[in-house]
Amino acid sequence: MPKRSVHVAAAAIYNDQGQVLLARRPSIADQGGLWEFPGGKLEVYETGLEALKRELKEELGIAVERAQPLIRVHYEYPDKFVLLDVWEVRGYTGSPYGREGQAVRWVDIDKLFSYPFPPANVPIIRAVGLPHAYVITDETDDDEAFEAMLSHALQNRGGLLVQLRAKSLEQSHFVERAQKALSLCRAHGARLILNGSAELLEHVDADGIHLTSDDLMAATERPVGPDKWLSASTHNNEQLSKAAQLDCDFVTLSPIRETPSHPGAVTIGWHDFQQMVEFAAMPVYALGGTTLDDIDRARAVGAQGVASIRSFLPDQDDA
Ligand SMILES: Nc1nc2c([nH]c(=O)n2[C@@H]2O[C@H](COP(=O)(O)OP(=O)(O)OP(=O)(O)O)[C@@H](O)[C@H]2O)c(=O)[nH]1
Ligand SMILES: [Mg+2]
Repeated sequence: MPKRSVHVAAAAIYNDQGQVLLARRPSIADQGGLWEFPGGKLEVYETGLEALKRELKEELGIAVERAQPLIRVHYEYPDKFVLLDVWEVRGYTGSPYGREGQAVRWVDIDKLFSYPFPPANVPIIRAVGLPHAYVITDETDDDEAFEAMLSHALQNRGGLLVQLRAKSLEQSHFVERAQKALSLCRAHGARLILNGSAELLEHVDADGIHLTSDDLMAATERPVGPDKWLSASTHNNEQLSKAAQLDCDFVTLSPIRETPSHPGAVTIGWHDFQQMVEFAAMPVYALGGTTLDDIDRARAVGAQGVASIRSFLPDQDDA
């Protein structure tokens, strides 16, 4: 008998204390006793958002007012295929409680990995902990100009993800800059990853590293532990698969559009981006000709958000 396919709408419901709401599956249910993001299967006539609203009313007694797509995960269980269609919910009325007798609990986002979840949930937990705006620092040899640009970006927007990219610097200079960047990021509640090898983390306690697509393709195992992020640059499906094999926490996929630095380059465009992200099974940032103004549009086609170099520059804020 062919396996059945189920399409499930589920919610990451956030509060203002940096927590999300988890529910515990009843012990008699499929995957009983495990924690989950509240939600359930779509009825035949429903869209994902309609199902989300109905399920959260039934299971938690809340009325969703504001929801945005977070991530879609296709996963094959021994008995079925599931599509977990996960939404970020930040606005609702009512106070959530376990209407079906299930335990529910607000959990700090950085503690989520200590809860037992169904195996399909790994990319969801990653997506929940990642920002939607990601800036990649511009190449410059000038330390003062670098600090001014980073401070400007951090002040303009809270909760950023920052990638320090400075290929032209010697390692000792890079490490010095990374330490400065880390203290600025920490002071603004931003996260920092370093473009380079895992060894850099021995010198700077940043949140993780970013591999070029060449380094990604050459790697044979995940070079950092589970407590640090691994990200990589990707441009095609082969690199996306390799990133999944290497257990990357997230990736950038580029170029979406032409950029001033690469006029006439072959671009992916939003249509193909959506097709590629659908089966990526990890958070994917759209990059290349994108600015932070594209976040909603990128999220509508499945992205975690947007990565941008140009938006980082002070005079590009309105671009
Ligand atoms: N809601 C939810 N389901 C998940 C998660 N992760 C995951 O693998 N699933 C799987 O997706 C399916 C969801 O089905 P469900 O049993 O919650 O559906 P439902 O609320 O409509 O319940 P019912 O049809 O039994 O009444 C289950 O197979 C479940 O194991 C998750 O985080 N949240
Ligand atoms: Mg359910």
